[in-house]
This record gives sequence, structure tokens and C-alpha cells, in this order.
Amino acid sequence: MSKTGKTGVLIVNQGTPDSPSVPDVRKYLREFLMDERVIDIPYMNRWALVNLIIAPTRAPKSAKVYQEVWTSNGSPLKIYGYRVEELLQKALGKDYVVKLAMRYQSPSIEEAMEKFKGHHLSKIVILPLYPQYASATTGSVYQKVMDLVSNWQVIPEIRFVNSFLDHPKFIEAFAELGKKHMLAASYDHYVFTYHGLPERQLHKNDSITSCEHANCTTSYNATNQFCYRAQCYETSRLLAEKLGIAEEHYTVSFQSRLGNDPWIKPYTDDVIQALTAKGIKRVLAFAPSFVADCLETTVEVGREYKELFEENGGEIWQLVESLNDSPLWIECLQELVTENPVVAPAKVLRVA
Ligand SMILES: C=CC1=C(C)c2cc3[nH]c(cc4nc(cc5[nH]c(cc1n2)c(C)c5CCC(=O)O)C(CCC(=O)O)=C4C)c(C)c3C=C
Ligand SMILES: [Fe+2]
Ligand SMILES: [Fe+2]
Repeated sequence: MSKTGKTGVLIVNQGTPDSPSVPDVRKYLREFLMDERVIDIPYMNRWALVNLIIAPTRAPKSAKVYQEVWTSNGSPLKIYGYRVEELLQKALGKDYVVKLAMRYQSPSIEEAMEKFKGHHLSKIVILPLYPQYASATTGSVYQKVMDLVSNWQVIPEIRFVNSFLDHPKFIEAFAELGKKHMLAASYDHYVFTYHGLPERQLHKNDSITSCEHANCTTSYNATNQFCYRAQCYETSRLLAEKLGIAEEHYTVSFQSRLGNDPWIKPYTDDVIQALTAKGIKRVLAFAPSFVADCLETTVEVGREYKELFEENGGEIWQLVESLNDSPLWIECLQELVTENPVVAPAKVLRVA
């Protein structure tokens, strides 16, 4: 028997309710929003805000929207999660054990980590499925994993993948999906819309990063490497470059605001109004902070923003589908785990 054990790979996404019923959506929202990294205000204030205001009012509305995206196999986010688990396991082979977890609800990180027991792992790679780092997402996954393993008697080597906003395969995978739409129709503008964050959370990093934020739209370097906004602009620049989209033909924006505090700008709904006011008629929209289709892509970008665009005189608003289970995305994940480029079999044959 080999002296070295297998490597466990924990892929983690945001989470989704167990069903689209109001009680399950309320349970999901409560767990999610009581995370101190998501609503980063003192505990008692957060408790009151979540339990007395947000969960009761938002759950019935969100449940209706979840019912719209729900399939006979469940929520798209979870369906694609399991599909990616299966495909990545196949791609990595028998020296790896791949498990899917959701940061909130099920399968929980705890349940997934339990499944690693008995596999004699030497190492675990934690791979949060968020291209750009934010304390509310990647940071929260890290904290949950560290809390859990802190109780283990034997803690194996653990590697945390931080972000992949500029990974060549991530960019290529999204660009391939965009290219199909660009070949099938013509667009006069491109929008890269990202999940937003409260501005307050961006400024919490200011003592660690020296991002001036005014510059995070144009440069990405060691000083602003952990600025979520700078990362989103960098992903957009790389995608635009790959697709040959000139700077004046695209706009970066932020969606999915919650509450009345200021979130990072520009807001996608404001951008839509500004574009239609300029006479833009045909838009191709990318949502590159999500790696699988979910409520925030299919409904918010694909339907609600489309309606807003059309109400304001726009003609075509087309959402580029998410990476879901695309082969290049699986290659990207494989490279993130192994830290080696995937060599296509055809190329190996040609060299030989
Ligand atoms: C892509 C990265 C994400 C960041 C950053 C993020 C921050 C963040 N989100 C909320 C509040 C909500 N988000 C909701 C859904 C949701 N969020 C992400 C990802 C990020 N969130 C995903 C993938 C999803 C979709 C899940 C699905 O099941 O389809 C929701 C629930 C849905 C709704 O009621 O609209 C809320 C609420 C905050 C407050 C926040 C930053 C602090
Ligand atoms: Fe969110
Ligand atoms: Fe910044």
C-alpha cells in the first residue's frame, strides 16, 4: 500500500433552501444572514434585523422566485454542484476524493467533511466556488472549515484556494460561452454584472490592503489584491480582452443589493437606465461572480434586468449562461486542485 494517502477536495458553494417552501426559504435566509461575515453588525442588531424584519418579509417573496427556478431535481445551484462533484472526481481520478458542500443548509460543510473520514487522506484542498474573494463568501467558508477542524485530533495538511478571478481557464470558459452568443447575434454593448457587497465591507480591508478604491477600476496589483471590487474589474478586463471587446463597449456593475446601506457602485439597474438613455439597444450580459446558474443569474439578470432594459427602450438583453458543468470549467477546477496545467490528450499524442 502507498505511504501517501489520497487528497480530499471540498468544493463549496453558497447554499440554497432545501425546498422552495416559505418555511425552508426562511430557514435558509436565517442561517445565511445570521453569519457575522454576511451581515457584519453587532449580534443583537443582526438578530433583530434578520429575525424580525428580513426573514419574515423576504421569505415569501424569495420563495416565489425559488419556485420559478426549481426543477424536479431541486435547485439549479445544487444540481450543478453535484454534477461538478461527479465530473471533477472523474477528471482527478482515484487519488482524490471530491465532495460538495454548501456554506448554508445542505449538504453542510460538516457533513461533507465527515464523508472524508475512512479515506486515509493526507491532504485536503478547500475550494470555495467564488471566483473573487470576499469576506462574506470565501472568508466565511474558510472560517467554518477552520472552526470545524480545530476540534479534530489529527489535522492533515489543508490548502485553501483563495480566488481564481484571473485563472486563464476560468476566463476562457466564460469567454467560450460568450463567444457563442456573439457569433449568433450582434450586440452594441456588454455588461459584466457581479454580486454586490455593502461598501462598509470593502472599507474594512482598507488597513490591510492599500486600495484607494478610486483606482480599483483600472489596476489590479499586490496592493489591492484582496479588494473585491478591484478583482471584479480585473475579471472584466481579462474577459473583454479575450473577446476583443473595446473598453468603451463594456460596463462593470453590481447587483443583488439588500437593505438601505450603500453597496458598491455602479448598481446594475442604474447602468441599465444610463445605457438605454444613450440609445443602447442590444446588450449581452455576463454574470462572472457566479459559477452556476442560480436565482441571482437566471431570475435577477435573465428576467428582471431584461424587463427593466425593455421597459426603458432596449430591444435585446441576453444573459450568458453560467459555467455550470462546462468542460473548460472542470479543467479550471482540476488545475486549481493540482496546481498543474491540464494537458489535452490530443496534444500529448501529437508530441509523441
Ligand atoms: C457570488 C458571490 C456572492 C457574494 C459576494 C454574496 C454576498 C452577499 N449576499 C447577500 C444576500 C443574499 N444573497 C442571496 C443569494 C445568493 N448569493 C450568492 C452569492 C454571493 N453572495 C448566490 C450564489 C446566491 C443564490 C443562491 C441560490 O439558491 O440560487 C440571497 C438569497 C436569495 C434572495 O432572497 O435574493 C440573499 C438574501 C448579502 C447580504 C451579501 C454580502 C454581504
Ligand atoms: Fe448573495
Ligand atoms: Fe478597491
